[in-house]
Amino acid sequence: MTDIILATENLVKSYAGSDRPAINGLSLQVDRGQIFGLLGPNGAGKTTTISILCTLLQPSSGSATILGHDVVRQATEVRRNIGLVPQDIALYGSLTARENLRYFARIYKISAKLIEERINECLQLAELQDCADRRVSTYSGGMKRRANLAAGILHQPEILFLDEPTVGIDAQSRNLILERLVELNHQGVTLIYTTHYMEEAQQICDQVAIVDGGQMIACGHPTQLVNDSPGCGNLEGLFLQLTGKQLRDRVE
Ligand SMILES: Nc1ncnc2c1ncn2[C@@H]1O[C@H](COP(=O)(O)OP(=O)(O)OP(=O)(O)O)[C@@H](O)[C@H]1O
Repeated sequence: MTDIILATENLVKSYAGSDRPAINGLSLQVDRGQIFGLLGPNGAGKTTTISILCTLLQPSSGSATILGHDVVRQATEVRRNIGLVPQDIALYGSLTARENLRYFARIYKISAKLIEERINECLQLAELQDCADRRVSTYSGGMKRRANLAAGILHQPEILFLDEPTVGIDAQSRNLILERLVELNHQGVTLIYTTHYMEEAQQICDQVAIVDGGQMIACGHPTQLVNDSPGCGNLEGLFLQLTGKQLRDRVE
């Protein structure tokens, strides 16, 4: 029997002043223990969806629940169980990684007895223990992304949201982050993550949803989706087949 940990039903979000919804009737289900990839071209609605699920934005209509808690009415319960690794680095550059993590540990209300132990575990996971006392502003892009991950998992969330956690970094940091995500998943953490790297999604996801224009256009196991669409070869081929080759970054 499957255990649904996250569900959205007909989710819609319209930003004020925008002539079309950023998400438009999105219904998703994520099972406990999955690595779920939310894929889509620029502007498809991925960050908006994650922001609603993390209780940072309110939907215009529809509903979303996490562990049975409604993300609008029971936002406090939802926040207790989730972690977020946002697309923009959410760290103070003038503080060291250790100081940043101490700051987040207090926000998460981690007990004083456990704080240093937990910080050391997260620094080690991100392979930052040797530079933990350097200011984050001196870090490379890959180190900043790894520190961002450490901050998102400090409080041991059951569900971890990651918005493009490997964007713009070298192959070594990317590989380390992916390995760590798979390890966290093996320890029982459900992962919901966005990426533009299709080979990465094909490598680690149990399920992917491809969205475009705020609507779901395909959902399933990546290999199954590829096998069901002869001629596309891999997930990137399927993605281009479904979303088209027209550029999405033109100014409207
Ligand atoms: N605060 C906002 N106000 C108005 N429109 C917004 C706002 N945030 C996002 N949008 C619009 O909503 C749509 C979906 O944006 P969103 O950032 O969710 O897409 P995305 O799939 O995460 O894109 P990307 O891959 O570029 O990060 C886009 O058309 C975007 O311009």
